[in-house]
Amino acid sequence: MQIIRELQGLKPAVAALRGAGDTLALVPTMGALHDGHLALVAEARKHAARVTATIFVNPLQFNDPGDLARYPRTEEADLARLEAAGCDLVWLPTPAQLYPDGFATSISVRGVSERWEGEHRPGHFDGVATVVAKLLLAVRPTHAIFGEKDWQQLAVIRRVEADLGMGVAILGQPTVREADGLAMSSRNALLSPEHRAEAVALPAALQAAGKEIAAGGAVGPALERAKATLRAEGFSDVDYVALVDADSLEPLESPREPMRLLAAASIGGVRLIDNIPVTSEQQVGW
Ligand SMILES: Nc1ncnc2c1ncn2[C@@H]1O[C@H](COP(=O)(O)OP(=O)(O)OP(=O)(O)O)[C@@H](O)[C@H]1O
Ligand SMILES: CC(C)(CO)[C@@H](O)C(=O)[O-]
Ligand code: BAL
Repeated sequence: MQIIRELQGLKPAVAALRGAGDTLALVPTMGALHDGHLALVAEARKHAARVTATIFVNPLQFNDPGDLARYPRTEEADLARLEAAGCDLVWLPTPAQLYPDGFATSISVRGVSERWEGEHRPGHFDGVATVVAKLLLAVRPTHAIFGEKDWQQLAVIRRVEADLGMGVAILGQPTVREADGLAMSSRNALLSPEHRAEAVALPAALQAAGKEIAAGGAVGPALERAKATLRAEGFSDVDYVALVDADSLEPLESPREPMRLLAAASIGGVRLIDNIPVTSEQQVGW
């Protein structure tokens, strides 16, 4: 596996990898890799002859400086895991390479980015859209893979690609979960053992609300019950629990497919997000 740290090394390395027009998939990450990230690499390998990953903790998408400062960083272990997963090349840009002095461009996506994470993390999706466009334009992959755990992020990235036409197939990968149902996330490493045990209430509350709605229960009360359960189980701030149109991310007052239940809540000072699909003949699960 090639490790590229300098921008000028990237283009020749990618050109050599692609040889005579091979397909190339990009897996963008912020490091602190877990099995969810490795599932993205495995999926990438199914679609493309070559796989590149990036590790970059993007300062532009952090609205909270404390969140950026304590974001987990495990570079050595990350590189070993990417190599074992069959990644061909990893690029680790620095903020100065991606955002040199005078950098003044921001990609802002209307509509799909405005609610939920967009409302609770102002500027977050501008930072995501801008860095993803930069990574795609630098690597020029044929495919790029993102996790469904960040459902709204995936919708925002699909919009950017559709609007800017970068010629990249954007693929989504289902959420990989721990045995008890908690969605794998780099931020889980910041949870104390007690809060880690309590965090299972998040997927459990989504699952209970999904079952209720699928069985014909009223949406509003099901969402309120999920929020109350989260508070009772130790979550402090419950930013939202919402039933949304899976594509537009607009809230739904009554079920209409395709739909998704989204939630964001904090426990022990760690903010977690999760989401699940809801279908009418639901057996909600994973
Ligand atoms: N459990 C998971 N299953 C599938 N994909 C995931 C999972 N967790 C993260 N991803 C995807 O991996 C890519 C990189 O995500 P990132 O590096 O931010 O990790 P993360 O675990 O989401 O960290 P955090 O949520 O704490 O920022 C994103 O496309 C993200 O959606
Ligand atoms: C897509 C991404 C790598 C952009 O920084 C990040 O938001 C993430 O890891 O989900
Ligand atoms: N995994 C989404 C990136 C973020 O939380 O900033």
